[in-house]
Amino acid sequence: MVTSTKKEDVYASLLLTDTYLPGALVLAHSLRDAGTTKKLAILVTPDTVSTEVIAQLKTVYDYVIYVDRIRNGKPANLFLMNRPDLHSAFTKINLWKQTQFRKIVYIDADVVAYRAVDELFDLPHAFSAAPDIGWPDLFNTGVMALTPNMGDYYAMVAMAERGISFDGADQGLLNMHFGNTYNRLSFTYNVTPSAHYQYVPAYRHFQSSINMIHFIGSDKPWKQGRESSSGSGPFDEMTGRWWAVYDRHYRKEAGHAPNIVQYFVKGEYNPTTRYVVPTGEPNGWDAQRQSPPTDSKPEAANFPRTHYEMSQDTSQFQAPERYPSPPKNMWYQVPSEREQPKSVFPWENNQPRPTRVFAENPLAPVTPAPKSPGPAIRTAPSPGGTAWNSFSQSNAWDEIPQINRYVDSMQRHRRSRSQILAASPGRSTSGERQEEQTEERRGSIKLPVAEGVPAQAEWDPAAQLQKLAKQQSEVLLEKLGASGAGQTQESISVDGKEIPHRPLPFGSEDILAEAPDLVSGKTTPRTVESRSPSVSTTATIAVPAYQGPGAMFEKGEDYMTQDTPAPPTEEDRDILQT
Ligand SMILES: O=c1ccn([C@@H]2O[C@H](COP(=O)(O)OP(=O)(O)O[C@H]3O[C@H](CO)[C@@H](O)[C@H](O)[C@H]3O)[C@@H](O)[C@H]2O)c(=O)[nH]1
Ligand SMILES: [Mn+2]
Repeated sequence: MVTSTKKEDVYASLLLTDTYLPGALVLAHSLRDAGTTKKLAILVTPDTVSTEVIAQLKTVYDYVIYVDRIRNGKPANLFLMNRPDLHSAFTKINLWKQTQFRKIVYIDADVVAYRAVDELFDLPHAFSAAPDIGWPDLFNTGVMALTPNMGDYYAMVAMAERGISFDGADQGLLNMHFGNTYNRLSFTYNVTPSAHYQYVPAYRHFQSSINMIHFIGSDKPWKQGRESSSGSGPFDEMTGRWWAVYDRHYRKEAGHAPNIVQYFVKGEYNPTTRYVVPTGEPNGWDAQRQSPPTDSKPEAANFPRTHYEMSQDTSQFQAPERYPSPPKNMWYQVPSEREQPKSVFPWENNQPRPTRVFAENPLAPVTPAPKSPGPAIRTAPSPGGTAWNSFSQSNAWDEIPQINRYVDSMQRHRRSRSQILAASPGRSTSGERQEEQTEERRGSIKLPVAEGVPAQAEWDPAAQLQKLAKQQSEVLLEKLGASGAGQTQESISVDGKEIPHRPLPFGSEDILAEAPDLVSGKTTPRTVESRSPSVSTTATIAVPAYQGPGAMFEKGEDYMTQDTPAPPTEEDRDILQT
């Protein structure tokens, strides 16, 4: 058995923003006042229309239908007609989706009806519209009689998604979709008054047959205010008809005008009576002046919908009695082996052999550079030899003639000034030998012999440096260790510089850093007891950051010879401030 479901006919309008509320209300009242037998529906985009405005719509419209906004993602054409505000006019396409209705007579919110046009529901055509005054071969989309169907709907949604519309809005899209297949209605169904041009004789001739007036363009009656149409021309007459309906239902003096409607009508809103947010409370509540009433409902109680359109399960979420506690044994397992990242480029697998080699285990960070009188020339280390052997053991001036000449000239100058350096008693024989050698090279100059300096032949610089480094590190560690063990006020001297005793900064007592072994160059954590009198945890000696003048020294530039106390670091300041 087939049940015949008789579908309803309905007038429909559209509200995309609160600002068109007066228009939508006046349209509905104009149809009702004219005695329509049809129901009134309005499509509303709930994301851009407030709940208070929706509440107002519900006082006049039988159906408030929530629809998704269809925006034009390519709104460039809208700027051609100076109407960027129509970015969401494509939303009108949703009319074709309302297949619960047999026929829809759609009317823009900026239309006022002189009479109920119920005869439009009897048209046999699937789509009817009236000519547009700007280009009469096209139809205006402010008044349309249509039969909802998903075929047209999907075709037009596809166009909207691609931004296909010559004016960037619905009128351009609908005219492109229907072309000249539409049933052309009389202009009397969609008369568009203009303040700039009016065919006055035609207006007078057809005046009595006008069905609906449509205030196209951005100047709507409620945006202009009632003073703007006080003349006697056709435009003022037609605008006056809009105000007549408005005043019948919303005039201030009538006493029952809701503030919210007046709020969107220019010149109607009286600032001495504040706009009151309707809360469902009998006396209203002025949120700007009063705290909320104690028995007021939460805001969510006013939501137009409590679930999404596509939700299968429309029941409300119920929170469980209690949530389980989070696990307490959560930690990140550091991977034991460091994975080599996969190679990306071909040359990563096919690397050429290096042609330049550097010392494998440079001691530079901990060992002061050997203080030879001239700049040392570094060469690649010989395999199996100590690190010291990687340094050339000759002086640059022995090999560079320019330096040699310069030293000679200096010595000559000195000699001429003083010859008193002749013989000095008590110098060692080894010193004598050394000086002789020097004399051989430098000419006849006699220099005083330094005490306790071994002869060149007995001197193995590599072995001596190795020994010195070992001694230095042992002395340093011994001192640091000893002072930590309770000799609180003994200061340490490294390289002739005194390291004064200071308590470690608060909070740093537990820090364990890696100190490189001064001799082997290997990194070994060394713990030394903290010198802070109150705390006796272990701390580690950090490697000094300062490593000598470096490149600046070699370039002969100025460098700091004295330590300046460094300003506190970010970290220090964090600790100091807490
Ligand atoms: O901020 C807005 C803008 C538009 N609308 C709704 O969208 C309709 C169309 O906008 P409207 O300002 O009336 O456009 P018109 O000035 O009439 O411009 C013409 O061009 C539009 C875009 O193509 C068509 O929608 C109109 O039917 C056509 O008359 C309005 O009536 C309202 O229903 C709003 O609710 N809020
Ligand atoms: Mn319009």
